[in-house]
Amino acid sequence: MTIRTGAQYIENLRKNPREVWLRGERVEDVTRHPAFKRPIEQIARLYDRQHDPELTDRLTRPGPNGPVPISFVPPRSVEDLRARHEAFRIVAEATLGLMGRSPDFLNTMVMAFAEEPAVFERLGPRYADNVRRYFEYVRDSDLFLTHALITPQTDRSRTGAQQQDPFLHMGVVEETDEGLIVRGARMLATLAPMADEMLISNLPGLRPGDEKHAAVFAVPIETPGLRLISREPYDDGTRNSFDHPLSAHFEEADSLVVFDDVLVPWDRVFLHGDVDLANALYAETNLRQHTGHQTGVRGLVKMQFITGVLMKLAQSVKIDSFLHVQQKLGEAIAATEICRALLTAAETDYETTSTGAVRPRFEALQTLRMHLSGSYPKLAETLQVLGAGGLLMMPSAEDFDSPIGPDIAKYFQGADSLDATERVRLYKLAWDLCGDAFGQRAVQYERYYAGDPVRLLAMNYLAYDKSACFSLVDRALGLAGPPGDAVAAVRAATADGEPTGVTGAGGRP
Ligand SMILES: Cc1cc2nc3c(=O)[nH]c(=O)nc-3n(C[C@H](O)[C@H](O)[C@H](O)COP(=O)(O)OP(=O)(O)OC[C@H]3O[C@@H](n4cnc5c(N)ncnc54)[C@H](O)[C@@H]3O)c2cc1C
Repeated sequence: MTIRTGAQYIENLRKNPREVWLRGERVEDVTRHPAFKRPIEQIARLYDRQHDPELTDRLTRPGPNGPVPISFVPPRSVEDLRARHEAFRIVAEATLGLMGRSPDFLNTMVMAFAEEPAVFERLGPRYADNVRRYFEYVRDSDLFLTHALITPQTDRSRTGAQQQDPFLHMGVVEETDEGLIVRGARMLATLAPMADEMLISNLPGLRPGDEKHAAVFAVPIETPGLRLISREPYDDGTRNSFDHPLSAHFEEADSLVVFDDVLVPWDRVFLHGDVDLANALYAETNLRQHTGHQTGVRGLVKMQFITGVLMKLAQSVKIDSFLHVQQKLGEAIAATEICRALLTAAETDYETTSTGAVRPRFEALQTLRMHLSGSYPKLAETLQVLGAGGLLMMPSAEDFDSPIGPDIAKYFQGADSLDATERVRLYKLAWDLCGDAFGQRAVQYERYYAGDPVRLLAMNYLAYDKSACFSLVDRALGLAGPPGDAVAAVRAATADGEPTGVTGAGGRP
């Protein structure tokens, strides 16, 4: 098997029925269900793009049995990093940056795992072998992975082991000859109903006592006992693409994942029972760099998109003639350009690993993650502010061809006789992006996709190499000298009648 087509991806979903629940009902076939059909088609298009003669050289590289997606290929030079950036950009632009968990995202994660076998070997050579074989399997089968890191929000003041039921948060109940038996839930796996495989790992933060919860493994979505409880869809398949241009195409179903005593075969286990190693994985494989590269490029595309909508909306009714609106648009452009600059910095200041592989610079990518979590929600709010009442006061697609059509054409025009259809189309797009439930999820996604921004920023403080900042402060502190000497120096200078350089409180020397 080599790169798949969209039809092959859909056929694989159809052939492998999974346990998906939506609104209290079991979904028989996700490929035919109206809530999942359109997003599946979007993912299928991404697979088809790999076969597009215009794009194939940019999206794929030769593999052992034929071309493989470039996201699986470990970078060895800055040129490789730029080529990966270009491939991530092509994928992200196809979904306007709105499908955060496109297949290339987790491809980078398994590639990062496979690049650092020594980390998994600490538990035993078979775990490193499992990682390598799994990586080759998903790469050569071009599979689509989802992942679930987060535990349900039952009681955040307690660890997984301290919850009332020790297997409410997913954990290993038993080790058997065949593998691990896993029970409990993980809170969130985006696009899980339409993925091929579920990758489980931990966010750093496990504590001693959490050994049963320290587990990294992968299973097919259709594994018996694996249950997906999908959230209420924003588009149930009935929305038209004039009134809801984004949600009618890019809905990303999120699911709670329940493991009902799921058997994870030993060859699919990459780590278990070791809290320290599970906590170390994020930093000690190159996963945080490689995933951050993909999410950063995708984030840049989404920022460009919302900035474009902001500017077009402002122009459509000429509010861009006002100074404060220009200032807001200038801020949006600056926030977007910061993303681009951070990506350039991450790629240009790349780091070389002990194995000779390269990875984008972590500090720049981490800054980008934190920047996106604050700046995207701010731009969505700016869109609400600039769109104001107009965002709500738009007619429906049906109104245009109805007896009130002439009213619509007249009263919904924009500046310079902008046609009502064009203006309404633009405002509908803006509302989907910043107001509708779909848009609110898109905001929540940027705020949280990389983890809790509060703890990310705190970790940034704790882990930062502070030496350059501190050496400047130390030089400044050294200027002061011992207090007695400083006072004596001023007294001596004053007694000599020389200027002291002090001009009073707050004065400048
Ligand atoms: C749209 C969307 C899609 C997502 N997709 C995925 C996915 O595909 N796979 C996946 O694994 N995850 C996914 N996530 C989950 C994401 O990783 C988490 O939302 C994120 O890590 C925050 O965790 P939480 O939601 O459990 O919030 P919590 O950790 O419960 O935090 C809630 C609030 O409490 C505070 N808080 C809680 N605990 C602490 C603490 N110990 N110290 C300080 N403050 C604390 C936080 O600051 C925050 O304000 C997705 C999230 C969203 C919103």
